[in-house]
Amino acid sequence: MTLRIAVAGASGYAGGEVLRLLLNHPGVLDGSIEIGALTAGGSAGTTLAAHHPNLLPLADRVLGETSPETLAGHDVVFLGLPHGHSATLAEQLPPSTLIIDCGADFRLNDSTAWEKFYGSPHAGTWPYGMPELPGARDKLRSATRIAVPGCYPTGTSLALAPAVAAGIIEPRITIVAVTGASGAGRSLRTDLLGAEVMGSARAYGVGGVHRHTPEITQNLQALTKQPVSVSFTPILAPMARGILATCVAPTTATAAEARDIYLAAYADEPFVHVLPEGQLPQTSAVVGSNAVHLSVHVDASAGTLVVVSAIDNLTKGTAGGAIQSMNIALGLPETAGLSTVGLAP
Ligand SMILES: NC(=O)C1=CN([C@@H]2O[C@H](COP(=O)(O)OP(=O)(O)OC[C@H]3O[C@@H](n4cnc5c(N)ncnc54)[C@H](OP(=O)(O)O)[C@@H]3O)[C@@H](O)[C@H]2O)C=CC1
Ligand SMILES: CC(=O)N[C@@H](CCC(=O)OP(=O)(O)O)C(=O)O
Repeated sequence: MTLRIAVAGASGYAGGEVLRLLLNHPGVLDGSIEIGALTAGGSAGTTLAAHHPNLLPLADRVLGETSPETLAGHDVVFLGLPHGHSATLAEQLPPSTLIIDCGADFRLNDSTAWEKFYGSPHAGTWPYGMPELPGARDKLRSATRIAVPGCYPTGTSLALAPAVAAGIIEPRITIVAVTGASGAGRSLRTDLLGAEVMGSARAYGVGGVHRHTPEITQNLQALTKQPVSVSFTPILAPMARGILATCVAPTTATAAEARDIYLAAYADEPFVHVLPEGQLPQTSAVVGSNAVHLSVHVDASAGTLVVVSAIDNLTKGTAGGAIQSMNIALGLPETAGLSTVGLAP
């Protein structure tokens, strides 16, 4: 049987990255997976090449309107749309269709947190596409609806989960994370003009207001009975892709104890890699790959655990996590179509 996959939001960064990865997926290469409808908003009617000239095998595909009609008849539908579109589309597609939403609509459990940070009614909660979190794989195995995590929550939750679960930190956590501009999508915004981004770095969403704060907190709170607090500061840096996060929390553990906990927690994870001592994560090492690079440190004079993580926001932080979750839901090898080899320098 051939599985048909549609991608809504194919002209965007998330949709384009889903397609880039699918083009190297063994199912697409052997013909058991077919790339079906590609849709967009205002770009409907244009070719994919106009938006993603890198995706040569699909260059001549014409983008359709994003509607239940164009997305019907597919076994898997990826949604790479702005927040707020997923619920209406999902309601009009069969319950058996595997819908994988790169947007935020179904990530949070708590309606109050959703309304506070997104300012709209809460659509609900779907199984969360971060397989490395305890219990997540079981929920993904039978899922037909999957909420793909945000990019910052991916790099930071995986950097902190082992420490929170093992109880080696006081979960009063400070995160400062640098991102590339593709994290903001490709819609026209004056603050994302080349002249504004190049040669400068700036913080934004400071003071507990960034909408990924409740998502990171939710992921970590599920691992401990102690109340978790997260102070999260994002920084926009002059690069296209990548997130480098520095995560800090009080600890009395030694560096060796902390490192052993991380090595054990991720020993069997294909994508999460604790770097050898003395090596530090850098975004260029993970760009284009589904890898998460971590380094684990204890600052003995400050009494803090410091974990540094690097991911590609579009790969592990969106489309790679989405394909990894799809593989699990479809019973395919989890790593199919996903690489741990980054594009450096
Ligand atoms: N960029 C990232 O690193 C990450 C993104 N995400 C999430 O993925 C989703 C897509 O983000 P991203 O790809 O960056 O955004 P982009 O702005 O790059 O792409 C948005 C896509 O949605 C389409 N679209 C916009 N408005 C509508 C509409 N009203 N109806 C139908 N289609 C529409 C656009 O089509 P058109 O060209 O026609 O406007 C485009 O294909 C978002 O929910 C985002 O939060 C999640 C994690 C990380
Ligand atoms: C640079 C930049 O603006 N980055 C985005 C990250 C968005 C993201 O990861 O996705 P979701 O919107 O799906 O949560 C931001 O900070 O909002």
